[in-house]
Amino acid sequence: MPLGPDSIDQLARARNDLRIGVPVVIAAGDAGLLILAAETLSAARLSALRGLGGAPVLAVTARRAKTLKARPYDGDLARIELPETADPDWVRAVAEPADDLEKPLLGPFVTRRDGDVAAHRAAIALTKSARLLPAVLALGLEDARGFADTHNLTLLALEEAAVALATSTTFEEVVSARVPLAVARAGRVHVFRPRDGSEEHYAVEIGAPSRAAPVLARLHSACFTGDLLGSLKCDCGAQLQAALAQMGAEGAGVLLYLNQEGRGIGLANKMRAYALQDQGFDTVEANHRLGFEDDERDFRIGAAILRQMGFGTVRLMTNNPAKISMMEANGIAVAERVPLKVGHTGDNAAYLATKAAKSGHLL
Ligand SMILES: Nc1nc2c(ncn2[C@@H]2O[C@H](COP(=O)(O)OP(=O)(O)OP(=O)(O)O)[C@@H](O)[C@H]2O)c(=O)[nH]1
Ligand SMILES: [Zn+2]
Repeated sequence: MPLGPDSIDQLARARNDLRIGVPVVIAAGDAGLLILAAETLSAARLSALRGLGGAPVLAVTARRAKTLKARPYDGDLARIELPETADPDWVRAVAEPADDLEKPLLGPFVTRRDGDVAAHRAAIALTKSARLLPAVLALGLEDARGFADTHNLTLLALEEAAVALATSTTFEEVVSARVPLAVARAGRVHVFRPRDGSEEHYAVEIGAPSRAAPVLARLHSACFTGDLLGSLKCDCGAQLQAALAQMGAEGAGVLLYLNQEGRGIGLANKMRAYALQDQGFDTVEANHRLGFEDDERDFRIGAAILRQMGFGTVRLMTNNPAKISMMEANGIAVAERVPLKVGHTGDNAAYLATKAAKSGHLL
C-alpha cells in the first residue's frame, strides 16, 4: 500500500474539511466541482468563491426544495442559483428551516435543469455523512486536479467517492474488556472502529452466547437525550435498559450500541428537528424540512458487526419491521421478533403514534 491516502482516507478527510468550513474538490474526469457545506460557510470563503467568477449554485435535497417551493429538476436534488446579493446568512437560511415560519424566505428560487449532477449528489451524500445539513455550495471547475493542488484542497475522484460512500462497512475490533453490569456480572464491551473514519460503534456482550443458536439481540441507535438524560420525548432510554435487563435475565445476549444518533442525522440535526417539532411538525415532517429522509441509518453496519462477532441468526428485540427486513437483506437471519414495548409516556404518545402511522412501527 502506498504511504499516501487512498480513496477511503480521502473521504474521511473530505468529511472533516467540510465540517470545519474548508472546501473540497470532486473530480469527474478533468473537470469537477468545488464544494462547501452551507452550514459552515464563512463570509471570507463566500467572497473568495465569488472571486473565482462563474455561477455557483446551492444544491439542496428534493425534500428541502419542496419546503422552499423550488423546482427539483434533478430528481432527488435541486440546484438553486445564487443571487448576486446572497450572503452566508442567506445561504444558511435556505439550508436551515428554523426560521421558515417566522421569516419565510422570499422566492422564487431559480433552479438549474441543465448538466450532470452526479458530483452534486456525491457532495450531498458527503455532507450527510459529515452529519451536517444536506446543502452544498458548488461551483464547476475546468481543471479539478490543478485547482485542488493550487489551493491545497482535498480531492475526491467522483467514481471512487461514490463507491466508498456506498460500501464502506468494514470494521476493526479495536479492543474488548470485561465490564460487570447491574443486569449481569458477565458483561463485555467491544469497540468497533470503521475503516472510513466515521463514528465508532460498540457491542455489549452478555454471558457467553452460542454462535450456533439464535442470539437474543438488540440494535440500539444512540439517543443522547433518551439514553443519558432520561428525555421523555422518546422511548429509547427505557428500551435500552429493558433490553439489557432481558439479556441479563436470560443469561446471554448481544446489544449493539450504534452511534447513529437521531436516526443517522447526528445530534445537531436531531436538535434542529426537535426545534421544528416545537413549531408543530411531527418527527417525520421535521426530518423532511431539514432535507433528510425519514430514516438515514445505515442498517448494514449492525449486520456487519454481528457477522464479524460470529452471529448469523438473531432473536431481534424491536418494534420496527424495517429493521428485520434490513437484517435479512444483509445476511443476518431473524428467527424471532421479540417486542420491546416500554417507556410509553404522555410526552411521547404522539411521537410513537407518528412512528406507527408513518414508519410502520408496531405499537
Ligand atoms: N431524527 C430524529 N431522530 C429521533 C427522534 N426521536 C428519536 N430519534 C432517534 O431515533 C433513534 C431510535 O429509533 P426509533 O425510531 O425510536 O426506533 P427503531 O430503532 O427504529 O426501532 P426499535 O427497534 O423498535 O426501537 C435514535 O437514534 C434516536 O436518537 C426524532 O424526533 N427525530
Ligand atoms: Zn430517543
